[in-house]
Amino acid sequence: MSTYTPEAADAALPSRQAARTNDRLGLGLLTALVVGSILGSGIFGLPQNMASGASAGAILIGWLITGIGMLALARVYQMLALRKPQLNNGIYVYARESAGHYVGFNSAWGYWVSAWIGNVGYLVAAFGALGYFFPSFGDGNTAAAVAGASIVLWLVHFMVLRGIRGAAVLNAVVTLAKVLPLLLFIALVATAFRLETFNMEFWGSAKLGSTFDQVKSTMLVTVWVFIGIEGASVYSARARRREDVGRATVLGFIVTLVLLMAVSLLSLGVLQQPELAGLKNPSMAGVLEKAVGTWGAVLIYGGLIVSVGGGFLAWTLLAAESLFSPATDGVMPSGLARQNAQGVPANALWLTSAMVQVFLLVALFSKASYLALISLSTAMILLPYLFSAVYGVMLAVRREGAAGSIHRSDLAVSALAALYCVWLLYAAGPKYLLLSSLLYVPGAVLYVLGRREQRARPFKGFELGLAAILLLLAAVAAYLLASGGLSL
Ligand SMILES: NC(=[NH2+])NCCC[C@H](N)C(=O)O
Repeated sequence: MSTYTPEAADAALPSRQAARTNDRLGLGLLTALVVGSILGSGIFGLPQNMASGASAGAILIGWLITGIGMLALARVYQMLALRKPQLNNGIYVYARESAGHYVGFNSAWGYWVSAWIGNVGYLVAAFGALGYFFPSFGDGNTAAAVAGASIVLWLVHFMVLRGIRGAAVLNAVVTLAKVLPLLLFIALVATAFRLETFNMEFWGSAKLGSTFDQVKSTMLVTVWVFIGIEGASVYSARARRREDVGRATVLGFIVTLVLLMAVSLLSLGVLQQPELAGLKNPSMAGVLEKAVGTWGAVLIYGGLIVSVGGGFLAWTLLAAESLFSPATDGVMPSGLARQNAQGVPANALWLTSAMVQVFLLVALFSKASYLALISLSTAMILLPYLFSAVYGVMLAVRREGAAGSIHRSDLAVSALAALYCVWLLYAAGPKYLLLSSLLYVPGAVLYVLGRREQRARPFKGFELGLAAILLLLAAVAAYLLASGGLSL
């Protein structure tokens, strides 16, 4: 078992091999990659999701906070890509560098769980959209939908197993295909926009609660729609120029922010908040139907299915990759780093697909909705994001890799990003944090197995305390789930 070095990972990963033999990714393709992983299903449900607990005024504040916070996070990934060019697959490595193996493990684990739970959400969303044409699929979590989703899952699984290269190019094509209906939506809805509708009950009726609570209610949704912002950083080893990783991240952020804000805000001028809140998802369909008639809804359903199809493939690869680096670094069993003849991390892929299958069944039996799944996926990624920001703060404080005055802006940006992540943990609320602790704890088994292989003591010092706290939270969550005090 070798220890993790970027070179070893470079040599081992098929995508990276391809990156050295073929052309590496330039700015355009990298940006398409970021935009492609950010735009999945989220934007299609945005009008309803944002309006479900907030009025126009609160939604505007929500976007302001999100814009600043996500920009800070994007800048952290940009900065880390420049300051630490030798570290690839940041999500795992940045956390390990800031707080040791167990935290690094949990960051990778959390990212992995978030990736595949999100994929369960994608399948539910896609079949929910098909439900418009075939009623037996309902909201995407009926028996027929879960059966259909399972077939899609294993088709993609075996396709990837046979070696899917050029995922970035494919992603770029799909990205173009998904941006077009979005632009059309924006143009059409802009012409149907009425300022009186937008301004009506600008701060919301008493039923929605205080502005603060309204703003808070939008936070998890805005994070979900931005997940993928770290995409260029995960693929950093494939970039032609190191600076492009950061540029693509910030560029991708700007493009998607404009699209997301336009979709959510323009909708508020077509339907009033309570009407939006009552729409079925993907709510972009309901909005466009109101603006132009039935064909608008059909366009959006089609767009969603294309978008989610591309997203499902991209996130399957990301999920497998996020187990791979930690497995080569001895914090997960080395078996998870095993690659098949086509250079695909096959065991990691099997584990990922198996979990998607299990959770499709969980969604069926617990009637877990799309919204519950993406909330869980979002809650799981907050820790990995936080530790990337924390690592940024640490580098800036130690003045590593930066000279003189530069580190002060590094510090400001990373501190802002960290603050934003802490605020998100608060805004997520106890329910999803408890549920996510339940998903973090089982990871310890893989971690201990991985450390055993290395003959290393798994928990040292504060790691023991951390594991104990997680276990305690998970026990509380399990108890509440069993007693009905908590549900998906
Ligand atoms: N399968 C996933 N984990 N997807 C996460 C990315 C979510 C993406 N931002 C979206 O709006 O759809």
